[in-house]
This record gives sequence, C-alpha cells and structure tokens, in this order.
Amino acid sequence: MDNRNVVMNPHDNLLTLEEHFYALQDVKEPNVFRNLFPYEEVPKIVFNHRVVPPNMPEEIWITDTTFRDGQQSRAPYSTEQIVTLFDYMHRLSGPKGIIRQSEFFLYSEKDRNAVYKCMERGYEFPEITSWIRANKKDFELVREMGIKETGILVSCSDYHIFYKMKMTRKQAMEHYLSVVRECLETGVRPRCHLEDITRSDIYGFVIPFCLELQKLGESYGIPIKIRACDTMGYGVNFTGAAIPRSVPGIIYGLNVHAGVPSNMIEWHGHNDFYKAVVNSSTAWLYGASAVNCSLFGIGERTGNTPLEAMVFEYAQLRGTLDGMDTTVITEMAEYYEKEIGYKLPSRTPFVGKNFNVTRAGIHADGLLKNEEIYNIFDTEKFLNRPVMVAVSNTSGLAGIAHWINTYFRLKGDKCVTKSDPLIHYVKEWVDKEYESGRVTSLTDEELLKVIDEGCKACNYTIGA
Ligand SMILES: CC(C)C(=O)C(=O)O
Repeated sequence: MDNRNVVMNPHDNLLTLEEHFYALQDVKEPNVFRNLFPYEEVPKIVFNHRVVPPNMPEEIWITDTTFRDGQQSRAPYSTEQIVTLFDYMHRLSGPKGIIRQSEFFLYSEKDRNAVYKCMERGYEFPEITSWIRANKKDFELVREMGIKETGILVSCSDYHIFYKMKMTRKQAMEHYLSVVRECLETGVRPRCHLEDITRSDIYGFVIPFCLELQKLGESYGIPIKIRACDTMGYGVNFTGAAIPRSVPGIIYGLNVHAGVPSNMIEWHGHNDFYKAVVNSSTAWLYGASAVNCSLFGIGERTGNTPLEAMVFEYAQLRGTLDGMDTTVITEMAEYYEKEIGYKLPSRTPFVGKNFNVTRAGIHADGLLKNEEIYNIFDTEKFLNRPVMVAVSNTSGLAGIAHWINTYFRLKGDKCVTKSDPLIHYVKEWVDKEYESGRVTSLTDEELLKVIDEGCKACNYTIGA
C-alpha cells in the first residue's frame, strides 16, 4: 500500500484514497438488489456500460475443489478413491503445477486420514489446503498437520449477513476480521471465501472488507487470499454489465480498488445459468490468477466449473498446455465410471461417451475424407479418444467404414473403404434393423457380430 495516495480524515489518521472512498456502508436494511433479483421473476442482467480493461495476469493456474465442494454434493469418496484421484490430478498438473492446489475437509478421522495418505505422496503439486470450521482449535489442527493454507467462510451478501447470520454489516466484518486474525496468529495462511459475491454490495461491503483484510495480512506479513465465490452462478461476462453480476467488474474492484494482487485473487464459479466456464475464463482475463474447479463439474446443485474444461481453456488462452498430460482426463473419466460408479452424461465435452461421435451420414462422409472436418482437435492425441462415427439408420456406407477403421485402429492402406463388399454386407443388415422398426442405436457388440459374419461371407480379412 506504500505507493498509494493518502488523505487525512477528521481524526488526523492517514487513510489511503481507497479507504477514504470505500468506507463500510453499515446500512440498516439489507440491500438485496431487487432490481436484479426480483425472486418471483427470472433474474435480470443490467448494463451500466462501464467497460473494464482486460488484464490477464502473467501467470494463471487452476485450483481444485473436487474433495470439498465436489464431495459436498455427493456420497463421500473412500480414502482409496481420494488418493487415486489425487495421483491423477498430480499427473495432469504437469511440472509447472498448473493444477496448483486442492482443498480437503478435515472434519472427521476419515477426512484427515485421506489427507495424510495424500501428503505421503510427497507431491509439490497440487498443494494440499484445508477447509475447516473457523475456530482456534481447527486452525491449530491445520498447523499441526503441516498444512499452510486454509479456507475460511466470509459470506459477503446481505442475504447471508442479514438473513442467515442475523448481523449488521459492521458486526459481520468485525466477526470475520477476528476469525482471520486468529488464523494469522497460528501462522496459517487464510483464504477468505467471499460467499455470494455476485449478490453483494461491492463498494459498500466487499471492497472496504478486503481493504481491512489487506491491512491485517500486511501486519502479520502473511498475504491473504480472496476467493470470489459466485455461489448461485449469477455472474455474467458481458461487456458493460453492472456489478455485482459483472465478473470483470468484481475482479477489477478487488484488484484496483481493494489492492488485492492478482496472485491472491481466485474465482469460484457455479453453473446454474450455464456460465461456470466462461465466467472462470473471464476472471482470468480480467485479473484473477486462479480459478477454482471440480472434476467433471461435480459440485453443489448444477455443479462447479469443470476442471477439465479449464485445462483446455488454459491451453487455448496460453497457446500451450505447459506440460499438462491431458490423456489423464480420459483415465479419470474411466475411473469414475468403473470404480466410482458415476456415469458421465454422454454429451459432456471432452469426457462423455459421445463427445466426439458423429451420427449423421453426411458428416461421416466428411470424416472419412479428413477427420479434421468434424473433430474439434486431435482427440486421439490429447484424450486418447479417436473421433468416432456411431452407426445408425443415417450413417450410410461411409459411416460404417469409419466405424470399422476407428474401432480396429486401421491406418493408411489398411483402411476399409465404402466400396468394400464387407461394408455393403453390414449396411444391408443395418438397414433391415431400422426397417423393422428399431429406434435405438446399435451397440458395439451387435456390430462386431455382423462384421464377423460379413468377413466370413465376403471372404474378407480386416486390416490385411
Ligand atoms: C460455501 C462457499 C465457500 C462456496 O463454496 C460457494 O460460495 O460456492
């Protein structure tokens, strides 16, 4: 704060300009932004046409909440599952630690056991951080376990302050600061989760509070992280949208007005309005170094920002994967399906069964000529998932040929073509299936059986 302008207040205290302008507004009645959130109507997006300059930090990264927000919304993982997923996460993270941190509950013996087992791995990345009840005993526990950072809940909208906590803004702020001070006393780095920031009074509460946090952190020589939580998924990325819904506006306010450096700002999104991914990328683009995600987006209600999505957003924004091994994403998806029993919706980007499957015959024909025409990128290279054509009534000869080439991994002159008699044999069988009233798609087993019959009937050897 040394380089900021200062002004005198009437009591002769030195105040930064920010403190002078952004004093806490201790309102008597909660500000619930009824113009934006009428409750009995669909929420509104309002524009004030203030344009925030993009400001992507030099370094950006991903943090993980699979074992916290992720676990909050489903049956708990077993210790073995947590350790296996943590191993996968470490491999995905790469040498630069793009998956930088992962947060864990410490409530039960079982939670703590999982943490110890993950710690035994000795990985630098992801760093293990915690999520605890905000009291002295738990801060001591964090320190004793050798964890350097913990999350602390500091809900910031009047919905939470007035309705849930039954406090005034001043009382809430004083309470939060005392809890954060206790954490600092134990030498643990606090990460303040500003719950419900997209319904909060940014200038009347969030910025004054963050200015106080900055001062507190400075006095203990421990930087305090600010996690901006879009708890209900109300954030929007549109240029000129008004706060508190504007993601650029929130990040700008934290960065410029509250003086929180980019490497101390983290965005935590939810997907209630389908905006978790774009809002997280927007947070990066406007000055947050970290985005907090959970694997496959599994989290409260509609979920969090999917971690795998942000891996590919990272690569697109930075032009490099920076050493992340993205094929691990496919291994994790298989692990969820086989070992955890969680079936990913088939159209889920990057991991669903059908994410790179095309069904229409006309598309299949294009794919057969050149797979780039209908595949987002080399999905075989990055995800170990060759582009597929499902066989159905609309696949045509080209679709069947493509299915066989992909399934049997045939390359170059080993490939079957749509003029081969085997393809005509299979097509005849497919057509009959649908003519007789079938509406479901064909399974791999059915196709393999008819291909086998076709090879015998046509005296044909695949790949010969
Ligand atoms: C409970 C808080 C920290 C949270 O996860 C959220 O706001 O989404």
